[in-house]
Amino acid sequence: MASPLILVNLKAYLEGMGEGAARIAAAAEEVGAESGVTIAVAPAPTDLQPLSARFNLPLYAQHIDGVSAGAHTGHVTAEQVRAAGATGTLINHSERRLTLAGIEASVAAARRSDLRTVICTNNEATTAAAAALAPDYVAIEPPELIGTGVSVSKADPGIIERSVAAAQGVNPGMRVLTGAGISTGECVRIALELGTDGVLLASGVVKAKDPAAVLRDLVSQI
Ligand SMILES: O=C(CO)COP(=O)(O)O
Repeated sequence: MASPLILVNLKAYLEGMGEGAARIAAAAEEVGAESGVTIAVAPAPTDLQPLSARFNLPLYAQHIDGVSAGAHTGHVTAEQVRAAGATGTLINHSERRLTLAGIEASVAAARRSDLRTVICTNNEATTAAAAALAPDYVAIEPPELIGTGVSVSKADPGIIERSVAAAQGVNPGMRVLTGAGISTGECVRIALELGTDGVLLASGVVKAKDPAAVLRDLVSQI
């Protein structure tokens, strides 16, 4: 049984940039090592290489464009983030939405660079559609709960259960994450009991005075 995944998205928060990103990566590396739970961090693109050079933990890009290396000014390519130390990428986060064709192109680009893929979705229908593209994970995050501190595990457990069923109905064994307002070990326990393989979160860790303490609580009921 693979370890559940706790994926901390630093977004574009000032608290999650530069030394703030390093502080969170250090905490994730420490708590991951002591607990045996896989804790990954998705920093800003500019922080991938500095974190990869200093810490030993899985790093995810927050987005990649569905293009290969070449004349693509301003794009974020799979090759760039892989070279900077990423081993995976979010795709279609609610704050960086893509078209269906764009999602497919980004998944294909990620595969060409051996990046693990997490397609973010907002309901059962988009979760089923994402599962058809066979990413490594789909991540169900109701946009209305993102950043509110109201945990999807408690506020809407039904969407988690229905999304797990929708994903695995299309692609048996599809691994599912859930996110929005996740901040405690209880939220994680409920998410796992509802059939997910882990959680995707941001503000509960990025805005915490003590990120390591929050991460220890997150893994405490696994
Ligand atoms: O968007 C999210 C993770 O990618 C969820 O954000 P919050 O954890 O801040 O609700």
